[in-house]
Amino acid sequence: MRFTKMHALGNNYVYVSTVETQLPSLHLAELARRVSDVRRGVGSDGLIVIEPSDVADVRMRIWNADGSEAESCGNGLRCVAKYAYEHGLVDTGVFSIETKAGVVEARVHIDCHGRVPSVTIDMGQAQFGSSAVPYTGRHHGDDVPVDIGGVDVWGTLVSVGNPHFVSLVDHVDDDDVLRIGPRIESHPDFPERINAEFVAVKSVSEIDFRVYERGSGVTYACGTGACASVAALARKGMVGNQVTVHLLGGDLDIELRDDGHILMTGEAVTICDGDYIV
Ligand SMILES: N[C@@H](CCC[C@H](N)C(=O)O)C(=O)O
Repeated sequence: MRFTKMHALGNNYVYVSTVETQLPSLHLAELARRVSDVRRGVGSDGLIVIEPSDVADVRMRIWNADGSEAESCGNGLRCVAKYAYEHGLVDTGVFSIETKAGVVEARVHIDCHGRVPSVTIDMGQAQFGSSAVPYTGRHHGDDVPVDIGGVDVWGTLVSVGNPHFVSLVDHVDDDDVLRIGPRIESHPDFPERINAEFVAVKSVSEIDFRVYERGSGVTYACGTGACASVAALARKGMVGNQVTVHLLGGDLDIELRDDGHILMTGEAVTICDGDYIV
């Protein structure tokens, strides 16, 4: 199976385009687990398949490293857009990508060599609160507590296609992410698990961000998580409508348009191409 490994701010996936290669006759969840394995596979945060779409210019499907399929992936969308443009799957710089959560619009930024170093994705509008994400707890509203070892950890529930629990902290702490992140991700109140974000506001236009991703654990960056966090903080009046998000792997620029659409701009990088022997 021909693949391309790409990353965006260090959030790396194995990308397979069914336009250019055949998928093995293996369950794709199993394939995702195998290619993601850092010792016996390629090593990645998951698997992304690029396919033709009936409703958009291309279609993206994403599996986390543990084989669970997610609805969307912000960093993945930027890499899919770069791949689609550079491989001639589309012939224009603005095009649509179908995800499990709906269709988004991509705008590639093209350098003087015809390559795409960065991409803007219109991620659509965020939805907030206990009815926006799979949640079986007894609280209502945007913010809910989850009981972690007898202590209530509060977070804002946000959907940007996939589910997020955004916790406000004084400063981001990688040990806390590792200690609390997995317990939020797999908390019984979230029957489909959840992505756990920890965010600290530095100013109205800058936040620090860490994530424990559903199905992949600590990653260097989460595009949907960054969008969800800025949307949640803007709703509370804590940030404005142009925010730089500092992630472990680098920065993302998030703009909130007046109509509520979230525009995410950041890098997309090709690492290598290869053949995976199934
Ligand atoms: N890294 C991604 C999100 C990938 C999916 C997520 N782990 C989920 O299960 O919802 C991003 O950049 O958005």
